[in-house]
Amino acid sequence: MSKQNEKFKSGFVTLVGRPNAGKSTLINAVVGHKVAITSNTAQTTRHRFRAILTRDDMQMIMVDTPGLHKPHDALGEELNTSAIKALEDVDVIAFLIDASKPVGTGDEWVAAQVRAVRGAKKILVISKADLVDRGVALEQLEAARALGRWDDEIVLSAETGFNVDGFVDAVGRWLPEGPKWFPDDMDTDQPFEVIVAEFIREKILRSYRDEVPHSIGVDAEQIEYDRKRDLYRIYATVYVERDSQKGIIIGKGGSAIKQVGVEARADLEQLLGCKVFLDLQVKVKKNWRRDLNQIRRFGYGEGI
Ligand SMILES: Nc1nc2c(ncn2[C@@H]2O[C@H](COP(=O)(O)OP(=O)(O)OP(=O)(O)O)[C@@H](O)[C@H]2O)c(=O)[nH]1
Repeated sequence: MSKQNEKFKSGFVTLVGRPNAGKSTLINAVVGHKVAITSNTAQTTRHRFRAILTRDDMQMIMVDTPGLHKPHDALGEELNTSAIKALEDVDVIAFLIDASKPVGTGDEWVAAQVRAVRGAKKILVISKADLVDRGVALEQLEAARALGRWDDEIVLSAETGFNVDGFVDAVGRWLPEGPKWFPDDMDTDQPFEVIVAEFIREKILRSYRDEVPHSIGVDAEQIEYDRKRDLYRIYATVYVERDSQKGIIIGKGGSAIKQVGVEARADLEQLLGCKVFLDLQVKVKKNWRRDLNQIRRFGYGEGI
């Protein structure tokens, strides 16, 4: 083994924080392009998700978690269990706090979970620095420091790219020496169908307001590649809980779902680098959120 190989570092970093703290956006900024979905709706991230950054000197595997919060229903509980589990056996925990929101009980609750983890190095990250003055960001840092013992701290903006490299360097400082687990060109370990379904779900979260987004599940049940035409055919179903929601998702004369399809297709074509045919169906599955088996069937929570 060469000297360089001996010094190669690798390991896992888990990003935690309240819903909307900016975890998925930071992962996308680190990887350099979109691998995780983001939106203004809290709890956008439902899967434990891995994204990989490989440099000459290290490979960091980022584990995105659903935002931690006090659970209200079975889905909420499942998301929390999944997020807390992601804290075990990682090398580094990055705890994100939104610079633009006062440190509150939600952050304290997450901090308590982080404090309970032994072994991992802990980095305090003040996110969304572009939204506030420098002074406010530093005050926020000061307030967040009190929430635990931190091995490192950083103020950044995933949106503008400010200090994103600094974040990667900070993680690199705390990763142990280790092998390259994944090939250089691999940047996510999510199954293809999950990424496709997530891209569609993102468009729905962004297109509709109120209660509907929380009640949807997307299943990309059939994905075929037509080699001759260099075209993907994707058949996906959007599940809602109630008939009324089905009407909203579909829209007048199918106009709303059509718009979702157009936007999702554009994103998927960019992801896949070729033309995409997208077939979207909307079906009602009553109370799927309350039924744990159903949640697992949609691939949420543990066991991914
Ligand atoms: N201005 C600004 N907005 C940001 C930044 N990072 C994230 N956001 C926005 O904040 C919102 C939430 O970001 P996400 O990355 O989805 O947050 P998350 O922590 O993954 O959220 P959950 O999946 O709900 O846990 C989105 O609207 C982002 O565009 C940032 O650095 N600056």
